[in-house]
Amino acid sequence: MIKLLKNGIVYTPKYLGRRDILILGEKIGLVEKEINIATFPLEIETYDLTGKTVVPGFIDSHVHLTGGGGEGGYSTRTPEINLSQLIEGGITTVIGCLGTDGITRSLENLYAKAKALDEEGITTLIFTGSYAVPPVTFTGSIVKDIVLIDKVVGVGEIAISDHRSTQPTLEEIKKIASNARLGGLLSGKAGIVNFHVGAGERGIDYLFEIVLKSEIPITNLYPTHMNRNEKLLFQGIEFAKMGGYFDLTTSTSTEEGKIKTVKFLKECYENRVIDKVTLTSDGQGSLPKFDEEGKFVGLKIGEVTSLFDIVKTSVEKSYLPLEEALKTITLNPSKVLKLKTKGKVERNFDADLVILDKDFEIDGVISRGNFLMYEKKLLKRGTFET
Ligand SMILES: CC(C)C[C@H](NC(=O)C[C@H](N)C(=O)O)C(=O)O
Ligand SMILES: [Zn+2]
Ligand SMILES: [Zn+2]
Repeated sequence: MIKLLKNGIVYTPKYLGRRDILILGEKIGLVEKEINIATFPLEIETYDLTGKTVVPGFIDSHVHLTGGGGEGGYSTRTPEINLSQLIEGGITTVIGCLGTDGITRSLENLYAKAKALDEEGITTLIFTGSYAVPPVTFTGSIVKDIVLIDKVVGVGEIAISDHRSTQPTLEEIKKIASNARLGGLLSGKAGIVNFHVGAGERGIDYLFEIVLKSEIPITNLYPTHMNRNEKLLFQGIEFAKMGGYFDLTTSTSTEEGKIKTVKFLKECYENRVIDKVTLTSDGQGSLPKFDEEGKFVGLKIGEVTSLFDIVKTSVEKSYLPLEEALKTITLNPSKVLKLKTKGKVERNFDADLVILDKDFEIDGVISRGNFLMYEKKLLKRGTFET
């Protein structure tokens, strides 16, 4: 099918202005000031997006697609995600992972859920492993998982500096990073290690050690939850100045948590590292609370809709311009994950687009050339969603 989106204000994420976009099948065919189809011999669906903004589809590279949690026992295992939640969040590419519970949650189930969402219309990849070291794998080898399993793009979320980690040694972390890198080289994939960074004193010390005392490039190391506290944020900015990417989690259990995250995003912009920062939602992951003795107090569930919400809030507060904030959920993650046809509104890129209305609310979602939401109406739901 050919679709023509007329008169939208386009951010590639760079501000481009009013443009017409021609969608050919699953790809963006043209982005031009004016596209005339009067003489086109084929049938074309035309949509007038006057007054609307068109941005790249959002990439969320850390979502517990099959649920997570469990830190408070069996009844605190969180539910798996539904397609409609991802569409409402404007997410057209999602990376699934396991977390604390790598026992009752399986990689096989994660893989099947990722395939299901693929069939239902969005683009999915997964991380092998979970919090624990040695990591759980499909094949017994991280390198084999990355080379032989189509959807495996890296390893994660490997926990460090956290009371729920397996207290891995630096040597163990180095081994994981080197295996991920080798797997990435042999498969042409990112081969990254997504590190879950807890509140522990050591922060990302291990990652600095690896960069300074091994041959492993910093771009294979991808720490998340770096907005957990100020110390981690400044380690992240340090890490970015050395060429690394780092990630802020957008799901928070409190309003002040949200205000802190948008302030930290502003900090990244002011420290001129925004091009090395991504946001991820930790959707369907648990947001557990522990008291000083480490006793479980309670947990909330991460929401994928927090991803764009943080971008929107930071722009509404004029902390950074839209084209800069948008990079963190489009262009930047596409670079971290080495997704060559994702993350931009540009000719020959995948036709993954989000349409925003005049209040910058998500109004439409197009994934691989198909509308999944139009004028705020969901056009698609998961197979068993009511
Ligand atoms: C960044 C904070 C707020 C949330 C973070 N979530 C996870 O790591 C995922 C969770 N443990 C799961 O496996 O579902 C945390 O627990 O520290
Ligand atoms: Zn985590
Ligand atoms: Zn997580």
